[in-house]
Amino acid sequence: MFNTVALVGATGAVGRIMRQLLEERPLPAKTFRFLASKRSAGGTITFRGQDHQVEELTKDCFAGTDLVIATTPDEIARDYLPSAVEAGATVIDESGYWRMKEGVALVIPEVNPQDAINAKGIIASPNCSTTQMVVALKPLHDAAKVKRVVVSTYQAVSGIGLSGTKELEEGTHMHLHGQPYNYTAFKHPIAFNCIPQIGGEKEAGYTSEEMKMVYETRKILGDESILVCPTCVRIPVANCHSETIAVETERPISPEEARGLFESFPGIKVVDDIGSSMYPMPLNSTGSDLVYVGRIRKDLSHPNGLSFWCVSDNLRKGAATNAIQIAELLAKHRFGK
Ligand SMILES: NC(=O)C1=CN([C@@H]2O[C@H](COP(=O)(O)OP(=O)(O)OC[C@H]3O[C@@H](n4cnc5c(N)ncnc54)[C@H](OP(=O)(O)O)[C@@H]3O)[C@@H](O)[C@H]2O)C=CC1
Ligand SMILES: N[C@@H](CC(=O)OP(=O)(O)O)C(=O)O
Repeated sequence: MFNTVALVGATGAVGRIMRQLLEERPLPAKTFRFLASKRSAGGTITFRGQDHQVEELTKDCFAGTDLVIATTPDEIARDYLPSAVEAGATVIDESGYWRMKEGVALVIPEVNPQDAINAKGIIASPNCSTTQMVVALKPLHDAAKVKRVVVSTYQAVSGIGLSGTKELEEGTHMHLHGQPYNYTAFKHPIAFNCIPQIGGEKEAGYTSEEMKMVYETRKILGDESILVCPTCVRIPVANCHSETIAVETERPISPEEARGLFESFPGIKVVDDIGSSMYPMPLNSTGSDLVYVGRIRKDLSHPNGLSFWCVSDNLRKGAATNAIQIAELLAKHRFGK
């Protein structure tokens, strides 16, 4: 078993869920440590029935720790995680900073587990919008090679952490009372609105979130030829990202074949009966670790095209669950459990 596992960013939106997951599906470890910023240091976290003091993250705090699971802003991951590697720890990082760096594995356990097993140092967990899409694309890619993807996202406010959830709640209240509110978490008021910008301007008119969907998809699937055209939109939903995905494959995949491929892939659940108004939605996907797929149909505009709808909990499979699954994969490989 692991000797000491450190959870860095333990007090954040994703960190809280990681703690919950580590209680629900115990990772074999003798000791756990919980770290965050100076602001939270000294506070108490109760975990597996015991009180733990939150420690301040510093560059020399990693001695004796063999696994670090980190979920902090990018610049904190950039500045502190190399010290963890130098101290001999394997690092699983949820931030965006290390994902596309040369030599860093970018892993979804259902899709490319071997990359985690072969990795040295930092193993990155992908962007939430990318993760759910790539889980759904993988069985199609294996069966008929994905050539091109057009994806539009409908992303929940929890994607930016606790501040997003708070601003949706307060903004909704103020809007319903006919009052203006100071919005800071998003570039525009989010209540009763849709904002077609997630992240900063990146290249060719695309945002950073959109370009993550382009580059991370290729890296995880190990195929630089896949073309991705994303539009990422923030919507006033508390939790779970939704996506419309139109895929062009090398040979046609019928909706029936696609349904079978999705159903036999680990981590995917098909909910697809338009006649009975059955399809995945954020309200019934929240709290789940699965990627839900529905509205599976032929793309009427292309002979090799397939279109579907995909929903997943961005805080769980999009972040916390994926990282914990990587830790479990390493534990199984190293200790057989
Ligand atoms: N929310 C989502 O859907 C997804 C998030 N991610 C990524 O996960 C990471 C965490 O996101 P999220 O949980 O939403 O963010 P939150 O803002 O909710 O939490 C951030 C965490 O990082 C800690 N932190 C911040 N600054 C420092 C610092 N200077 N030193 C040490 N710790 C620090 C915070 O500690 P403190 O409480 O003390 O401030 C807190 O524990 C980000 O990189 C995000 O991009 C990835 C995929 C999806
Ligand atoms: N950007 C995503 C969540 C996120 O944190 O992504 P990343 O880990 O790539 O920064 C969202 O706002 O919904």
